[in-house]
Amino acid sequence: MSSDGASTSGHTLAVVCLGESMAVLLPDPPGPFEAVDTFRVAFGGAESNVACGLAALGVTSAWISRVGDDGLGRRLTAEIAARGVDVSAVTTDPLRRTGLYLKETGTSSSRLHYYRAGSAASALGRELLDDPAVLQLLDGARVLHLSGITPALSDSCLDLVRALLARRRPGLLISFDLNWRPALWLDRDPAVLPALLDAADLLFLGADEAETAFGTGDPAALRRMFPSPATIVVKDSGHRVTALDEDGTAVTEPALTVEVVEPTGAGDAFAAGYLAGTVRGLDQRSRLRLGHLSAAAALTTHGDHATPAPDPVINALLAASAADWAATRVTALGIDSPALPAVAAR
Ligand SMILES: Nc1ncnc2c1ncn2[C@@H]1O[C@H](COP(=O)(O)OP(=O)(O)OP(=O)(O)O)[C@@H](O)[C@H]1O
Ligand SMILES: O=C(O)C(=O)C[C@H](O)[C@H](O)CO
Repeated sequence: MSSDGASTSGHTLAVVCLGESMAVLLPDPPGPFEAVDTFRVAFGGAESNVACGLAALGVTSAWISRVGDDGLGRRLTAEIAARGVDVSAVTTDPLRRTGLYLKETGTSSSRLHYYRAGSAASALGRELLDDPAVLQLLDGARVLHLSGITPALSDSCLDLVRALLARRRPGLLISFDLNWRPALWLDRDPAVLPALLDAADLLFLGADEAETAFGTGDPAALRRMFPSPATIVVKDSGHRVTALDEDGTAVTEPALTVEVVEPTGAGDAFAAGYLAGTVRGLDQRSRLRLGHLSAAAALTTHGDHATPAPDPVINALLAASAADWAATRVTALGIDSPALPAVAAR
């Protein structure tokens, strides 16, 4: 796949992602905290994960946020930049720390323990839109990607999200992933969320999280609940994803068969793949397939970040028949598919 950026779109950048990233401590080796002696340091954050996933797919991306004036903030910013993401509008708060979370890993699920209250990013607010570096990125981008994590962080973050949705301009697609995080809403009111989601152009919802947050995971019911976005994408984890357009068209694509190593970040990787397909002008089915392929790579690695399959493998699978797609199997070792001449290394 060719790289997408100024040369093909006329924009300076394809996708801008805005939200908090944190240092992550991962038990090494993986296991419950009762037994852990050593933690490995990594970084994570839904929106920067999407930016990194896009860069890995050759799509120009930027991440906007704030970190503390501390080693973890400098390190995570440098690591995100090293993945090819523009961090020119990431600022440092001299008074507040970079957020942190611990990830307790299991074989099929992981639990995140947040230490982020009062973090540098949680103090972001609408004054961010006075920063010329931020405006330059927002005005040059084709897509702005946000998530439901940011309005959960603080009133000022909620206000920032409202301001971003209000300053929309023609030609900018606003993408919003629900990213339902109940632990962040314990002392806040999630009733603010539906209006934010309905103000987006492209909405990503997990069926399970939508069921918890809004009482239904049914794609048609969610389409009725959120009538304004041009497209809503409803992910039913390992089963299928359905994209419903405003003209009533619905396209469903089954998930790949994946031997899951660690699930965190699969939703972000899916969004990155789908957005990459969107900026490349792929049809709906191919966008969904690129989302599934990107998610499968994240599911078969530890940590939130994964290397996507090589371009020829991705292209062959985007073009595969429904039967070959259904027979494709992804493990940590590679991709086995009748659409490929041999098992492709991951
Ligand atoms: N068991 C599975 N087998 C195959 N694919 C899966 C499986 N679980 C998830 N996926 C893929 O990952 C995508 C995202 O899954 P899901 O919505 O459950 O993630 P999420 O909970 O949003 O993740 P996170 O918020 O941690 O990034 C799915 O649409 C699918 O492509
Ligand atoms: O949960 C959050 O707030 C995060 O951003 C941490 C993880 O990186 C994220 O949940 C993965 O989607």
